Amino acid sequence: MGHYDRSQILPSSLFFPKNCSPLSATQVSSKGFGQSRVLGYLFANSTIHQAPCIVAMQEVNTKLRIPHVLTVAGSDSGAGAGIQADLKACAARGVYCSTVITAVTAQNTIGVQGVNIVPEDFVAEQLKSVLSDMNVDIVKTGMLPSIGIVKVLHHCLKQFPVRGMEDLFPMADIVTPNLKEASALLGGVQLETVDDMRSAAKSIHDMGPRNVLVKGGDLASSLDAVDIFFDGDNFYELRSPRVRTRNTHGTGCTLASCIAAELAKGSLMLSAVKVAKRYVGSALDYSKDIAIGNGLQGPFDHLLKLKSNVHNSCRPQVFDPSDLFLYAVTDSGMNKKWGRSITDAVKAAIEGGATVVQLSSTELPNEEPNEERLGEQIFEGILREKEAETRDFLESAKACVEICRAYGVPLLINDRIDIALACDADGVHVGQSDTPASIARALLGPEKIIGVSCKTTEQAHQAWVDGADYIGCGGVYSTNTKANNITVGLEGLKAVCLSSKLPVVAIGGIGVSNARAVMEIGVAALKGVAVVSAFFDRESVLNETRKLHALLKETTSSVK
Ligand SMILES: Nc1ncnc2c1ncn2[C@@H]1O[C@H](COP(=O)(O)OP(=O)(O)OP(=O)(O)O)[C@@H](O)[C@H]1O
Ligand SMILES: Cc1ncc(CO)c(N)n1
Ligand SMILES: [Mg+2]
Repeated sequence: MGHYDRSQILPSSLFFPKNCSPLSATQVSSKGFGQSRVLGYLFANSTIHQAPCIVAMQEVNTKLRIPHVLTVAGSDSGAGAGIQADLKACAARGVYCSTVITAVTAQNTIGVQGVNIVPEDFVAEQLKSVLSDMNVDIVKTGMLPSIGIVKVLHHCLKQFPVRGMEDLFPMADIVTPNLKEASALLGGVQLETVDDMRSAAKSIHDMGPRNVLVKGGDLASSLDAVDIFFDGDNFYELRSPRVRTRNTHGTGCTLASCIAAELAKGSLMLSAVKVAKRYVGSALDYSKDIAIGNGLQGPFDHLLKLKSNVHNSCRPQVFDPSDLFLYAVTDSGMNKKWGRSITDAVKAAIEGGATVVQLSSTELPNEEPNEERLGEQIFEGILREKEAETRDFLESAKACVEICRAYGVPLLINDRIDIALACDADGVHVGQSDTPASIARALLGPEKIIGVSCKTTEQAHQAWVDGADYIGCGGVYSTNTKANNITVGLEGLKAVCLSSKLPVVAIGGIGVSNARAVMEIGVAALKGVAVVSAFFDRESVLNETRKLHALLKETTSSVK
């Protein structure tokens, strides 16, 4: 089986300006680019293929229009580069990506084991399918495996026959060669320093593209990742720290797709390039330690999910309503009063049987803790923790996440979506006056747990519509009731439970004396009780949690 040098299929990239006329291209011979040489391009969309009716639809639907990049590239079976990188980069950057496949490669982290070129007429057919129907903003090309395919592409886009790829240069918005490609374009000159890259950028600019980015990912002599951007007037030295990782396969495809995505959104060229470079740097950093394949160069994670320092970020995150069984809501005022740290409190509650923990660093400097009011605060978002320093809260939250994860118990953060994101908690609980659950869902993504405080059936319905996972209903009991606090009582709880499509946890003045009565309302949606002071305003959190856990076990088995 033949082996292919990956450097021979590294794409350089061009954009064509949106309104360029194909007839402005000058014909240049394709000298130097044989069949085996593969270059890539980024073209701006030519609207000449858009039928008038499609243009009209575009106008009608402007609000719903998503920027669209068409990539014309090769498939990488290892999915680190090529079509697969382009799709992921565009998805990560919020842009739609359609795909015309020019070649199928057998490729992994070791190298390229085989290339199967798609027949020219079938490349043409794919191009026609996409361009005749979809509203493409930018055409980006990667692996173009033969002059024949370049011709087909050019013909399809411009109905303009060409001899070789240099025809495209004068029409290009940007060319993004790496060091080897820049060297090949300039007849094999050595490129070893940043100064060499500047000269190369200038010489390539003379070949016609409006902008040139010479990429220095492979510049061995530099500690930074340096790219040279030249717009014909000014040079910009774009530097970022070089990420020490083996996972750099596909940086070129990704960078080009990200530039295309930003351009499709309407960015100016230099901003698009800067955003793209920063995106590639972050993606490399996030996935610097992932291990895919046994070869020398691995792929990276485009979606910035596989943070190297979060060991369990791949754990399944499915909300289990039975986690509401014994819901512990911490309170820092109470913990302070009893001289325990938040982490000790959380650990004790879990060891005693808590099945979920909600972190609420409420400070109660001048008042006695008041269970019912606390419940209201906790679920209504009138939160003392807002007074606590955000940094302190984040530190506590991180420490608690670690503990909860070790025990396999979900940790929710009260109200603070920013903290939940920063410490990678399992979710948040929001009150009626906090950030709406629908927005929390949009910010946190589909898998995080979201709970909402509800007193009424209408609120419970809205929580369901908004994409919440559970509701907290209360205060069930009044304790030292304050003027504005409405308690729902067992009747209110029952009404909410009967109407709710979401599982319910009851809160407010619940402890060993009344937990049985709460659970005995016997409505399927009620999954458990949430407790604050019956755990944390006691000397032994462990003992109190154990007691209530045992009692609930007994109660639920007799209810069933
Ligand atoms: N280790 C790294 N850390 C940070 N940035 C990097 C690193 N390696 C490459 N880059 C950046 O990634 C982008 C792509 O550059 P590179 O020279 O790797 O392109 P390429 O060789 O065409 O990519 P590929 O080999 O994936 O086809 C550039 O902006 C470069 O600075
Ligand atoms: C299919 C394909 N396109 C581009 C590259 C460049 O990284 C590659 N390795 N494979
Ligand atoms: Mg490279």
